[in-house]
Amino acid sequence: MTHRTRIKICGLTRDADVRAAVEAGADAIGFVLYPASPRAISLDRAAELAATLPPFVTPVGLFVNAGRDEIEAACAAIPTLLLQFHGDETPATCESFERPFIRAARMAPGFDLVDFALQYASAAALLLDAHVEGYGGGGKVFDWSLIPPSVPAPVVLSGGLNAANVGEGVLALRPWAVDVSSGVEQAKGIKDAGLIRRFCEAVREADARLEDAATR
Ligand SMILES: O=C(O)c1ccccc1NCC(=O)[C@H](O)[C@H](O)COP(=O)(O)O
Repeated sequence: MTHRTRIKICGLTRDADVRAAVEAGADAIGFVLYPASPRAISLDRAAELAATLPPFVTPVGLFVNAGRDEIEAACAAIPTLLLQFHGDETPATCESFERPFIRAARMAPGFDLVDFALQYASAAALLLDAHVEGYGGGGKVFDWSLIPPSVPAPVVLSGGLNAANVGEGVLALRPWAVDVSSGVEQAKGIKDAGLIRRFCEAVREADARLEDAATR
């Protein structure tokens, strides 16, 4: 079976960057709806950008301990929105919106990812990120050896990825998807089309190497 690592590009704020990510082959586009982030955009702006996405490219709304009304407003404004909870949201809170969600896990020594995955068993995927100040978007790689051999959930590898290291991550961990923000930026929220392209190419090259190895 051909393995195709899905790609999420996060923290987009500009139309041209959304176009560049879609053209480079991104499967999901993340909009930061966390006001404290330097990449934050309004819900209206996220809805505008989401409306430009072609079929089969998923808008992802990123929240950190947001109020219920805020999340419900986002779901109403962007019906196809995939929710990403990146704060301290409980399983019950994540499940209460009755739509698919990604749950972020902030990886650190001693963190029990298997137990976390069992707690958030209804998550569509677990996004494994570094444990950084400000909850996320830190551009920091966590120790991948902290990931147990078997995680009972689709894994999105995240945290400090870029075109230079993502291939190694795909080959070593074979994640369901990868996610990047800082590694494809000129500045926070300002993406670089060339970096996006090279990131996606690196993922495709790693997938091809996995496919080649599997068919030998
Ligand atoms: O992107 C942000 O500014 C952000 C702020 C607060 C919580 C989460 C945030 N981003 C979530 C993401 O999914 C990022 O892509 C992920 O943290 C990886 O970021 P990076 O290490 O910069 O690639």
